[in-house]
Amino acid sequence: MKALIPYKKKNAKSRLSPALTLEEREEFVELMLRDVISSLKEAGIEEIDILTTPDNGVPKDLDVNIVLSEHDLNEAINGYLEQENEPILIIMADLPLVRAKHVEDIVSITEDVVIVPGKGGGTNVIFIKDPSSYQVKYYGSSFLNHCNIAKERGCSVFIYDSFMLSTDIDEPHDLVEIMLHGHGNSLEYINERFDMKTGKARAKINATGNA
Ligand SMILES: Nc1nc2c(ncn2[C@@H]2O[C@H](COP(=O)(O)OP(=O)(O)OP(=O)(O)O)[C@@H](O)[C@H]2O)c(=O)[nH]1
Ligand SMILES: C[C@H](OP(=O)(O)O)C(=O)O
Repeated sequence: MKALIPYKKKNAKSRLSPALTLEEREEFVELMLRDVISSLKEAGIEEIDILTTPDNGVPKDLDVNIVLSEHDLNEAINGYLEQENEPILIIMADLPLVRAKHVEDIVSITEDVVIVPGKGGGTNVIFIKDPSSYQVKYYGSSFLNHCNIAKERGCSVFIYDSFMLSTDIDEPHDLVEIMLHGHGNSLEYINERFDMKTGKARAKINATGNA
């Protein structure tokens, strides 16, 4: 099996603009990518493909394969899946809360397709046993799309329910989850820039202006 991480650095994470500048977002997305790769490696995943755009900026020190595509996310991934004949774990780069144990659990599940929902209807991880018989359809409520595609193709499905893996870092309020549950490069980066406001209400990030 292999892992595939779709990755776009240029103007990454535009929804985080209220909290981070363009330069910070481009730095931060790379640190989240590093944390995802560390957890995959710790789980014993040896082959990792990063699917990215030609202006990618994937750091040279990562022990990964770079696959380039100019197509949009769905077309790029579907083009990749068509060529593959071994199980593929597609994991997004904005999941810094992922740990090796999650990956080990997911790849040991026997159903044809394992889907890890993201909050609000996204798909944060999908493990596809037979990639040539499946297609992805991200954006919108991609979780429902992916369940329906599996059904249409007669694939059995397991929904992997995990708070940490449902937490993709899309919007400023997601950053507090890194402060609460994160580790590694992304936690260090966020702790340099924010502290946590708590009170009767839930925890929130608060810019410190230190970085
Ligand atoms: N190869 C490739 N990866 C992409 C592309 N767009 C997004 N991704 C990756 O797909 C995953 C989920 O993307 P989003 O959460 O929408 O990330 P984003 O596009 O940087 O964020 P927003 O600008 O806030 O929508 C992340 O791992 C991104 O790096 C793309 O056009 N090509
Ligand atoms: C790619 C997209 O990610 P989100 O917009 O939820 O971050 C999805 O999961 O369909």
